[in-house]
Amino acid sequence: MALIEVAGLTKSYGATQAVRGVDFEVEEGEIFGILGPNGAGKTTAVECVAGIRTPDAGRVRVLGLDPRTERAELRQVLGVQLQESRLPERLRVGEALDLFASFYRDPADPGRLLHDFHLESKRRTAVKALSGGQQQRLSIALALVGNPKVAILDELTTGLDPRARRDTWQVVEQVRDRGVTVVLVTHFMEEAERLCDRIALIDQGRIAALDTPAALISDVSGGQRLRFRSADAVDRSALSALDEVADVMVEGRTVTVTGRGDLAGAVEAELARQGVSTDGVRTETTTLEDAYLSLTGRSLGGHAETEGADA
Ligand SMILES: Nc1ncnc2c1ncn2[C@@H]1O[C@H](COP(=O)(O)OP(=O)(O)OP(=O)(O)O)[C@@H](O)[C@H]1O
Repeated sequence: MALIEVAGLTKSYGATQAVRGVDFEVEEGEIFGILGPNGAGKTTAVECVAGIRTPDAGRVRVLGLDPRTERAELRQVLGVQLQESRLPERLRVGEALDLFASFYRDPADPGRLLHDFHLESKRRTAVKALSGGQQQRLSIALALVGNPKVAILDELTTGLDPRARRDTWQVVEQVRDRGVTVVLVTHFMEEAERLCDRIALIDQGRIAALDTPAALISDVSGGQRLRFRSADAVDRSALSALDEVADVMVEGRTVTVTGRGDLAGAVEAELARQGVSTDGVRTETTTLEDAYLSLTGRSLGGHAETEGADA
């Protein structure tokens, strides 16, 4: 069942067309990723879903509710953790959870959330004194305090170091395991690949592709990439003719082969038949970055970012 339905969503800021006719549906129980570089229109799209912005055109429904006209009802079923959500700095962690819980008809137990998000010892700590990873865990806990059916998490690991980022990924998986449907906005391809059941690749306000991570990678790049060096002449057309092979590139002595299935087995057998010796056939992993580049001609960028606070 689709919990979120978005059709023909369009939103401009003056002359900037941030979202240009976006369609997607989010199914119950999945982690749905919206992946694209900075400025692609991700935040604008989810802010329209959350009823924070009014679309210029298009239809949005969240559990059947129209975010424009049924915002109060929507708040009871949708948890939102948006970029740069600022809390008063002197507010303590426990107070923040109690305050947010008071907004909801059927809130979660704040003590239980503190326990689940490893913040019990920080109950009396001011929000401003938390590390980056702790602040992110608190912001996810606050998005869940209303016991929502759907949670929108926007760029939740930006600014975290790799360890804090991995810890946060575990938390997101726990959220899904509680039965909450998650919309995850990110520009980190590792994050999307690791967490998401399906991903919309967004480029300049449009969806370039929407599928499972495995299908996106396999459809676009052929799925697997092998590389070897050889001083012998390779019969390229015989390699290309193999069922498993999608493409063969030869640059000097380096040969790169993309394809599917038992690609390594098929290529090594063919090289043996040709009597070609190599320095060893290496399998390289193709990624969502390859898929994004091949679809849009642009890089996702940002995946080397490691600055920021500790966990
Ligand atoms: N309030 C605003 N006023 C004017 N332009 C805006 C506003 N918010 C976003 N934009 C522009 O709309 C485009 C899409 O921005 P948006 O924030 O939705 O993208 P994004 O993919 O979420 O990127 P980021 O991760 O950097 O937030 C960008 O060109 C941005 O500069």
